[in-house]
Amino acid sequence: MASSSSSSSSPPLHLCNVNKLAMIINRSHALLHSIAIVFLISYRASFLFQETKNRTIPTLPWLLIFASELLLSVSWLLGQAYRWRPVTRTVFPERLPSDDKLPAIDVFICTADPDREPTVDVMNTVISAMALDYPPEKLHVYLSDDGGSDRTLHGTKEAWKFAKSWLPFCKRFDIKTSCPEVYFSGFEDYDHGNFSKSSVFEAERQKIKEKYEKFKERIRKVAEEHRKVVEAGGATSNSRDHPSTIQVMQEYSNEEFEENGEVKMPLLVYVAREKRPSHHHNFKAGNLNVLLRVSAMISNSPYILVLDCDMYCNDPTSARQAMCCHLDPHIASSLAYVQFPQTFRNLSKHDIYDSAYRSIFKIQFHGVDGLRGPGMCGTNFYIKREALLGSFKQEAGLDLMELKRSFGPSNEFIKTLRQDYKPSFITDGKSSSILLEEAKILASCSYEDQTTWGINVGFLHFCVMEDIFTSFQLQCKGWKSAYLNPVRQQFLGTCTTNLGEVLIHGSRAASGLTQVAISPQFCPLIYAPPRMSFLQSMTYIDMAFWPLLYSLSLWGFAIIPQLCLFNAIPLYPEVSDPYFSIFLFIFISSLAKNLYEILITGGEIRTWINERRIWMIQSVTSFASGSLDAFLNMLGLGEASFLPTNKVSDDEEVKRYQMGIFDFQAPTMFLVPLVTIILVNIASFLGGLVRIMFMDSFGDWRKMVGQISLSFYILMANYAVIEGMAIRKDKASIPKSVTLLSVVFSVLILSVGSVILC
Ligand SMILES: O=c1ccn([C@@H]2O[C@H](COP(=O)(O)OP(=O)(O)O[C@H]3O[C@H](CO)[C@@H](O)[C@H](O)[C@H]3O)[C@@H](O)[C@H]2O)c(=O)[nH]1
Ligand SMILES: [Mn+2]
Repeated sequence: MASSSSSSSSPPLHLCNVNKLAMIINRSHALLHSIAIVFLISYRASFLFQETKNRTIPTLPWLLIFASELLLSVSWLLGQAYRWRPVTRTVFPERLPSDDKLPAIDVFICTADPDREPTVDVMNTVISAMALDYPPEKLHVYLSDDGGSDRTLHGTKEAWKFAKSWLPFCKRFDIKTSCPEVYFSGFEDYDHGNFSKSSVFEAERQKIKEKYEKFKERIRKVAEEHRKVVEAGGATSNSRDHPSTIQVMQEYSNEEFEENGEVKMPLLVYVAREKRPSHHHNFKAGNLNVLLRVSAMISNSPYILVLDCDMYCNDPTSARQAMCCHLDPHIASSLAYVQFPQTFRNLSKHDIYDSAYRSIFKIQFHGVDGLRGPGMCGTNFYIKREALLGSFKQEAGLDLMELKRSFGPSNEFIKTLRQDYKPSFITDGKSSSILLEEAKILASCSYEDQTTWGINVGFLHFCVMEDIFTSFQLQCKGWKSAYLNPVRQQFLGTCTTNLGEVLIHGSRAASGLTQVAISPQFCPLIYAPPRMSFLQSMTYIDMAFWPLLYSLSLWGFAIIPQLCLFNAIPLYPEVSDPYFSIFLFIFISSLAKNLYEILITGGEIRTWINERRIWMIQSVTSFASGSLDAFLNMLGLGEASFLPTNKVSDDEEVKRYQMGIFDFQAPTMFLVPLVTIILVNIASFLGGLVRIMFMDSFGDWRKMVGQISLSFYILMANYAVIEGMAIRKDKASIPKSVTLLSVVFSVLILSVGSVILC
């Protein structure tokens, strides 16, 4: 049962337990459900074998609904790979070797825009990373500022100064909540038992709290000055056109560092890569690749923790936990990264937008961890530098020209790839200025020209979902990964709290994934099976195709049966027909399995209702538009974009999210299809009812029960949309203009659709 059994000499650093009960339940359910699907397929297909003249129902709608059912079934089938062998890992950090034997870690934090990503929050992430429970001389924190903003540089210096008081305070009083903002916000319990009542502690706490307030004040002042300059039309730093800047914060500490030998601080480095309008910067992947090169000059640690700027460390122990996997001799050699889940500090208990990605982190990742490990999710992972860059032994006599073609012209950088390379930056004052100069060259925008950075080396920028695509490639090369999901949340970020952002975000993901799905080169259908196990290939096929599968099938379910209901064409068997129970079984079985998974992972019935609803909404809006976008990009008619999500929230908006009220202040291009679908369903549902009650034109109402119920279910599940359209009058309800436009579209669909289909 345990994959890393204890060797005779030492107890294991980590255990991997298969969740047997879940495995049995999942497999039995999958068997039952697939039998029902086979019946469904035979029912649909048999119609097509009837002679055309005997068919009472037009063929086109039948084919379309059959296609929708097939697509959704395929998606269900692919999803079973995640449920085949779920595992949970346990780690034993107390069994790690002593501190002097631990490997060094570089922390990479990316930020891109101080307007959308407030400096105080970014600095909280930086400070919490510096406070990780790890030997400080082996911890190096890099903040990469893609915006090249003076505000961020100033904030970094302030963060460094504040950290000099904060780190010793955390250490002395054993403070687990090492992110100052959260610690002082008072929501957190004081988790340092013995000290909580001592007066020394109280005095220290007060002192440090004042320092924190001053720190925030100084950052706010700079932001204020910046705003004034902008308002006066003055020039500020240009986020798209600036030279590279690298500043090592240790320089600012020397006096104090020497005077107080005890306060050892991790290195903090500010990096802003060069950006020019003439060069594509490849978004976050480009940003991370610059950090890979710059950090190689300075610390070149064998392990790297990647963090989004809003993901602070909520517990200082994650580094040691990750090392339990990376140093476990049973898995270490092929282990590329250890992924922690994304968790969020501002989640509402209603979470109407499923901002928690519950199913991914509570079900799917445990499932793929039982295969060969989860994909990366952009943040919260400890990755081995070697997995991204490779490494070689000196005697291997590799061709230098060959290496330069991959890694670019820097000899200094290529030296760092050697297994016996020893970084000299920190120990040797003389070499450090030369290395810093080299680092600036490595951060220039043209450094990657004519190299394979982003294509074969580092974080890959084939699509904006750099995380999934990079891990896909790593796993194709044979690397494995591990998933750690401890009880205490290790990292906490800010989730999106309004429908508009959620849809833009979903659309970006859908576009990136579909780009992989339809790429002739990397389509997982062809690319994955020869390179990985069957089940793991299934998970990658699912990941790339879900936007297409969901959007096509849900558009089908949302309008085809309705158009037919409107025109009195039955698409489902009569209630008395045994095949009716097959349809009913599939419907109930999938909903019930979903509910079961939610309940056993700590969710509630409300979670289930919310998740079903946002899934439907996203499928017909953002997933559809994102997939379409990918096709347009392929035809050269569009361009990928990665605008950082907004992490500044407006109070009213947060209140609505916390209360579980939909905020429909979203782009019209998303709202119109959604409202149109709802209107089509209302029209056909009412039309269908009226016909049944007043006209006997159906002959037999029992033939229409399936369609009427489907429309009823869609309307009930999406009552929030109806409410937003017809009942609510507040600022965040659906604008009248959207409703009007949607009326036009729904009339068009009903009339044109009826002509074509029936
Ligand atoms: O040109 C860019 C754009 C973004 N970022 C940074 O990338 C991170 C993620 O951006 P965000 O806007 O928060 O995107 P999300 O959609 O929340 O990101 C999710 O999806 C991304 C794409 O798959 C992953 O990279 C992220 O880790 C994952 O949290 C942030 O720290 C940004 O500052 C850059 O460094 N450069
Ligand atoms: Mn984010």
